[in-house]
Amino acid sequence: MAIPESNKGIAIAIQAQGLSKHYGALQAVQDLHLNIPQGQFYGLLGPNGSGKTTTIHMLTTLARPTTGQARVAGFEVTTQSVAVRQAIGLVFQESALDPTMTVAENLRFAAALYNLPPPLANQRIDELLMLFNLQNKRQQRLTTLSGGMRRALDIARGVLHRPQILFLDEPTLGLDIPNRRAIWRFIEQLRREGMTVFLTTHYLEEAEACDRVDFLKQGRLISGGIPKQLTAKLGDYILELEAEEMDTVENRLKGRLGSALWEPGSLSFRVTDPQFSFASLQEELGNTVSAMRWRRPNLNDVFLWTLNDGVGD
Ligand SMILES: Nc1ncnc2c1ncn2[C@@H]1O[C@H](COP(=O)(O)OP(=O)(O)OP(=O)(O)O)[C@@H](O)[C@H]1O
Repeated sequence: MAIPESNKGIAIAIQAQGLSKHYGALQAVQDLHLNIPQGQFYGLLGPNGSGKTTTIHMLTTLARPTTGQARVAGFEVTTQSVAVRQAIGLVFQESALDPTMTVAENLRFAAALYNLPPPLANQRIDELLMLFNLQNKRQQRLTTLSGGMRRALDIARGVLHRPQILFLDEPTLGLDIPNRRAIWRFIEQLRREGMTVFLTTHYLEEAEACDRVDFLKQGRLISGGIPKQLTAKLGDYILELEAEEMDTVENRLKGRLGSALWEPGSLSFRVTDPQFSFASLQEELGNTVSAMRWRRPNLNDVFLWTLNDGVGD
């Protein structure tokens, strides 16, 4: 079924129906359906090789879908690719900047590619350098900037033409915590200005800020939801146990706590009873376990359990 033409001033920023990409026998993305409203901060999460970049490539016209359709900012990605490209900003893991140019030269070059008239380009460049705290670096070559500053400049380049939708593929990968925080402040600011943001990240604590997250497992979308609701739905606590005889421990607790999630060296259970007595359990298990910990669930747990058995909506 074709995606209906949407009007200008669309309420849906990104829409996909049955979107798939095959590389020979490999089904990198399979039958993807998306409906991302304008202004949403959306996170697509998944392990390495699950199809996140391939999805972004199809939505941004860089890869042709094998089957299915997608509309971005109201435009069809295969037949209206120029209009899609004008409406979006892209920040990929590989920098789009030229290391031999200065900060200002890089932005002026990008502005020329976007056909921005020079007075407007200069005004936007000034605003962005201020926003990204790079106003004192404008004459410096990229090689003299820190990794965080370069990534900030990559984002500035991606939003120079004020795109309706910004695609960020692992924007903080490889950055240290202060630089990651700085990048997040900029993304928050763009989001406050009403930009739709489509994000992939490995740092799941960062995805907690998303309005919605979904998960990809081997190219298939597993429906997620609002991060806070997902963690609440997972349970009150995550119980982690280490034991010599993990099978025995799982069999003993399965009736009360459900199946365990197996990770190298430990077993985890979801505890959905807020009154659960960990002290009694500790006493009961005695020295059949070598370690026992419990804590509140986070999005990382949701991710692991979702890939395991699905806890989304
Ligand atoms: N051009 C290509 N030709 C052949 N296979 C490809 C190509 N691009 C991606 N793939 C394969 O498609 C699958 C999905 O890759 P993709 O890069 O989309 O995953 P990802 O979730 O973005 O991974 P990562 O988190 O490691 O970046 C992988 O098995 C990958 O090897």
